Amino acid sequence: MAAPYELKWGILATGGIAKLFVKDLLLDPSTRDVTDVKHKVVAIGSSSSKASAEQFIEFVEADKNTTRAYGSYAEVLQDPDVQIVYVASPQSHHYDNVLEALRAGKHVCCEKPFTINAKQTAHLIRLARERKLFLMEAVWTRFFPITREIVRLLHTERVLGPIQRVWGDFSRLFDPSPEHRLFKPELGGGALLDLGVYPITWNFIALYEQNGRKGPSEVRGTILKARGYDVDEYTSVSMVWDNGESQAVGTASCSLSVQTPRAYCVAIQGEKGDLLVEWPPYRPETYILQLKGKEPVKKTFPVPGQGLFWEADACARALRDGKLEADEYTLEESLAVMEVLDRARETAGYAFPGKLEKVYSE
Ligand SMILES: NC(=O)C1=CN([C@@H]2O[C@H](COP(=O)(O)OP(=O)(O)OC[C@H]3O[C@@H](n4cnc5c(N)ncnc54)[C@H](OP(=O)(O)O)[C@@H]3O)[C@@H](O)[C@H]2O)C=CC1
Ligand SMILES: O=C1OC[C@@H](O)[C@H](O)[C@H]1O
Repeated sequence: MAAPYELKWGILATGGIAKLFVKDLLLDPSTRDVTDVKHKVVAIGSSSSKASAEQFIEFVEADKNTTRAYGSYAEVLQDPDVQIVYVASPQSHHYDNVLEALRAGKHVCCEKPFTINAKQTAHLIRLARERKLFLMEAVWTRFFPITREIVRLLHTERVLGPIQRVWGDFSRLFDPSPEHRLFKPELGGGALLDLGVYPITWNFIALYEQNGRKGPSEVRGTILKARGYDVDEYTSVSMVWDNGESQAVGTASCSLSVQTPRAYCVAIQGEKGDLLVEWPPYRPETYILQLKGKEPVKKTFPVPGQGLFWEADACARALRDGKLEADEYTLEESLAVMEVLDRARETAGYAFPGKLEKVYSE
């Protein structure tokens, strides 16, 4: 058997998701039945201080002898050992951080949402293609075995027949705090870009393929700011998916002020029945297939860890195979998702502080 392909990672930021991601990178891949790729974390960068990167290494229990701690992102980008960079800063910083990484010649896996707006994403895609570097938006849900199975059922087996309607919600009650990034407009906070990305992702999983790999033809957003913070708090996005050959409607909602009912958080409805996904929409384990006239079938796919390793494995396989994007989630689809987020904000009359929306000339 061939030796597994090893991918060497540099990490930008030392916050919550970076900790979970690196812990997953450090797991032995055989615990998830993976033997063809493996990961090595070689550098951690903190924009705050070297001490913060050192504490991170301690916290995730990485090897102190082989993992370098840096007090800036630039040093990670200059480290010749780093092949790919994981960007885990707040979304307000993704555009700048990814641009710098690509300009330094590094492949990039960037946390969701890719950027603040679609023009920024389009710029990153152009640059990555120009420099022949791998680029991916880290929408981890896309890479779960359960998601691959749902994609197969919907689009290869076409168990639901033509899909007519999709509904998804991700709502979670957060205590409002001026200190939390979700309540800070200057960090791209609010429900839509943080939580809404997931029900929109489920709409894309169900409808993008059927719509000829194009985003929705109409998008409308409604937004309510309720607790005095200048970020979207209750948000709904309605989509029409009409390409002249197939028609469907989709809804994606999210909130920082109520919880999604726990029974299910995604419903995909077709002519032959429904497929429901149980909570949570970002880390799914169970679906229920209810075909018309048949008993419901419930299937669970336990996640052996946090589940962030599957997107990392996809990066490793793509690079091993000389690909510059992941088959499971292409850059064109990421861009189409960003266009939905833009359109939802535009139609709802909701904007971020002007400087977040910047787009550099090439
Ligand atoms: N896939 C998933 O399930 C999840 C994805 N996310 C996404 O990951 C990103 C980070 O989220 P999360 O880890 O929860 O955020 P945290 O607030 O926990 O951490 C963000 C980190 O970014 C760095 N940073 C750089 N500039 C700033 C700044 N101006 N203000 C605050 N932090 C800054 C800091 O690290 P340092 O000081 O070391 O540079 C900080 O620790 C977001 O884009 C979010 O949408 C978040 C949670 C889950
Ligand atoms: O991406 C995410 O998924 C899980 C949520 O709790 C978190 O706020 C969000 O950033």
